[in-house]
Amino acid sequence: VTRGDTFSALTSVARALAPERRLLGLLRRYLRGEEARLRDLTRFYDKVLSLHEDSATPVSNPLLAFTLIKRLQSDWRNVVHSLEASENIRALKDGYEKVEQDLPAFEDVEGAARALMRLQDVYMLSVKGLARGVFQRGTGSAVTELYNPRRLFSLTADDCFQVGKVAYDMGDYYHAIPWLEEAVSLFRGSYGEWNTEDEASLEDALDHLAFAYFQWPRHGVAYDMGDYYHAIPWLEEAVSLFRGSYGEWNTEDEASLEDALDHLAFAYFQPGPDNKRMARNVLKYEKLLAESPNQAITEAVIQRPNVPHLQTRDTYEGLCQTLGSQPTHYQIPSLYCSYETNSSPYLLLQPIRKEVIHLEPYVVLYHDFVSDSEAQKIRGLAAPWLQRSVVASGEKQLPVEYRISKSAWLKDTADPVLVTLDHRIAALTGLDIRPPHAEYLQVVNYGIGGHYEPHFDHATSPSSPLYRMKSGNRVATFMIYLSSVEAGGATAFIYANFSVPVVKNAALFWWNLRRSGKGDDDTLHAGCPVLVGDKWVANKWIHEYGQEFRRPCSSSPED
Ligand SMILES: O=C(O)CCC(=O)C(=O)O
Ligand SMILES: [Fe+2]
Repeated sequence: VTRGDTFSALTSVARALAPERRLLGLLRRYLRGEEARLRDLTRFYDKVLSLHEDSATPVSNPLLAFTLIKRLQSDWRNVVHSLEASENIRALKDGYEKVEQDLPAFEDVEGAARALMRLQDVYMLSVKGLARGVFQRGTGSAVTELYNPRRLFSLTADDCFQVGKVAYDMGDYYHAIPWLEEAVSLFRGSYGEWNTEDEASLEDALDHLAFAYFQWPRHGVAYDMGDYYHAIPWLEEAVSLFRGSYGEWNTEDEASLEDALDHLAFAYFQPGPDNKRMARNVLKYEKLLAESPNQAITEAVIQRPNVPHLQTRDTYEGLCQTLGSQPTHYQIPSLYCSYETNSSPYLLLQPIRKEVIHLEPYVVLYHDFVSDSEAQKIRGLAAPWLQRSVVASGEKQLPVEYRISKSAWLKDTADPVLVTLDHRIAALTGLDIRPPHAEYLQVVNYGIGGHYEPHFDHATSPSSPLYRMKSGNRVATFMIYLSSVEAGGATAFIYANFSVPVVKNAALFWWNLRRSGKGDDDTLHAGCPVLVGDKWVANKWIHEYGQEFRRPCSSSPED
């Protein structure tokens, strides 16, 4: 694993447990050492104290007199100048330095924080809920539990601050605000306590929050209230109430959410000029005002920033939120289940349960296409070779935020199980998948909130690297689910408007091209973010050449 790329596959995340175990060992040794040292100091303290507490004159006894002199001349010096404490801390630091190169980098914190925000968006999770360790959608009475963790694991104020800070540093105040608000509320709850591991405090969180609020489109309100200390909690409450009924407007109301946020932002800036950071931010604030004096309200709605490459986002997210369950589809008779033999002698012996999921585009799910042990074997073969997944961008291949996973290509020669698998795919689809008519098997492991936003598997540009194989475009996709997940990670077909849940050991098949060879736009699909779990899939992409007699082409674009 290269540093900074831990978050993009769950196997890499799991590997980060090892250095933490080493750090735990180091800290335990340090604590043992310090406990022994303190025990010894306490013994010395108690011994001397008891001599002083003795009622008899301590110096009349020459033995006692001697030890008093000796203690003051040497014992105390030895105690005070003891090197034990620094030796203990030295050992801890040396040990840490040895582990350091194996630790995640800041890019990992960023990647993991972005993942939390992605889950928050796609599954409409409440940040408050996430901080408490529950995965629920919506607020108030309309709460849906998307996943029930067996053990509740909550976040600290500093955890929330760091998530908010990642967004803040990217200028993403939409996400920064709720996470910083959560940090503020948690820091408030434990005010006065300090944890060694924390990077931030209540003041830091308020400071960032104030600036983030200020960045939102705002009314140019001249605001004079005086008592900011008391104004803040009331304004915060108003903000939270306005948020709860956002979009509704009461005629009798004088103010709106924007007003409350605006006043709050200003109020936050007022406390003590003794806070240097705060003072610096006030300067920044004044400078911004000077640069755009008439920054009047343009758009007063708190909106998620638009992601240009994802116009279909609402449909996509809706399909992800169903977690792949399609209650209606069992009512359509043309969608059926059967045992597929495809008149292959191979499959006659071991037919595979086929579920037709959709007709146009034609998408089928083959249940129990692989066994548990085959799936495990394939994951194991790929694990050492996993690298950050890339996507074709012009002629290049690049890692991108919209595809978070690691993948590896497995040749048939890597293991006999892959040969068996190819035979099974060929028998089931009736297609020629011997190289170069199909690509090697691509094994994918998703990361924290790992996903693959809507895309086509086939090339949509003639310069695509996919054509390097000289065997045409990707005519079909055969995708095997090599694991289950606890929640999320469904495969969503955006225009066709359905999603398939992760069914362990099943394989999903669809045609990417129409018979004319033209790309089928209705195959636009995505891997939804994994909410909880370790998702693995394997792709076998089958190319046009070699299938001429197996899937005859047609000149009609409709076919
Ligand atoms: O993981 C999924 O559900 C979809 C993956 C996918 O579309 C791909 O790898 O091309
Ligand atoms: Fe795909």
